[in-house]
Amino acid sequence: MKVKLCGLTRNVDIQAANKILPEYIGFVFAKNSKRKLTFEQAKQLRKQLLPQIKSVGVFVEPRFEEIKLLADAQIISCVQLHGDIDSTLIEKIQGQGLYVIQALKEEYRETIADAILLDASEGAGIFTKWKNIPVKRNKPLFLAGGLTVKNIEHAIRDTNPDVIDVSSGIETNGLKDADKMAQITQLVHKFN
Ligand SMILES: O=C(O)c1ccccc1N[C@@H]1O[C@H](COP(=O)(O)O)[C@@H](O)[C@H]1O
Repeated sequence: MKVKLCGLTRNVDIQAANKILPEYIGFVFAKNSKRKLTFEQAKQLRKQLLPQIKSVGVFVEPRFEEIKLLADAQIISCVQLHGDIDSTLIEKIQGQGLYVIQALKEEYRETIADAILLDASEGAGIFTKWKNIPVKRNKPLFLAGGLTVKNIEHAIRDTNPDVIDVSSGIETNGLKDADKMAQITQLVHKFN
């Protein structure tokens, strides 16, 4: 099972990720997020990140041009889309060779994205117990929302996702905590 450590904002967070080796990290570009990065901040952070760790840009109802700029500068290779998203936008982003993860808030459904993310939290640390998730799925499932070291094992057994995605649960006083990042990554990798 894979891990996405989301909402990294500082050099020390990147240094921690380089030691812990999650498969994905997330850079948030959503307007009202306390974790929002500028283009320049994200560029500096990506430069320090090991090449094998994929960086996901997190957006709420973005403009295509914003994503293209970040992709052309090789700051992101995956795009996580929240909100009301048109299929045309997904196809256009995929046309740039980017991997698209579509966030769903209410219930599981098939979409044209490359992966589905179940997340009702949007970085607020809110846990949801999901129902009616098909056992057989034709694309990877990311699971997020209020996941912590205490509830992750239970959530994995309930939902059987392909990727665990966590942000608030690896923070202490609003900042990323390297010990929590390591603990959760080890826990998730135990399921491999
Ligand atoms: O992290 C944010 O601020 C954010 C803002 C807008 C949309 C999504 C956001 N984060 C995503 O939320 C989940 C994690 O939530 P939690 O904090 O662990 O409950 C993850 O998918 C982030 O990418």
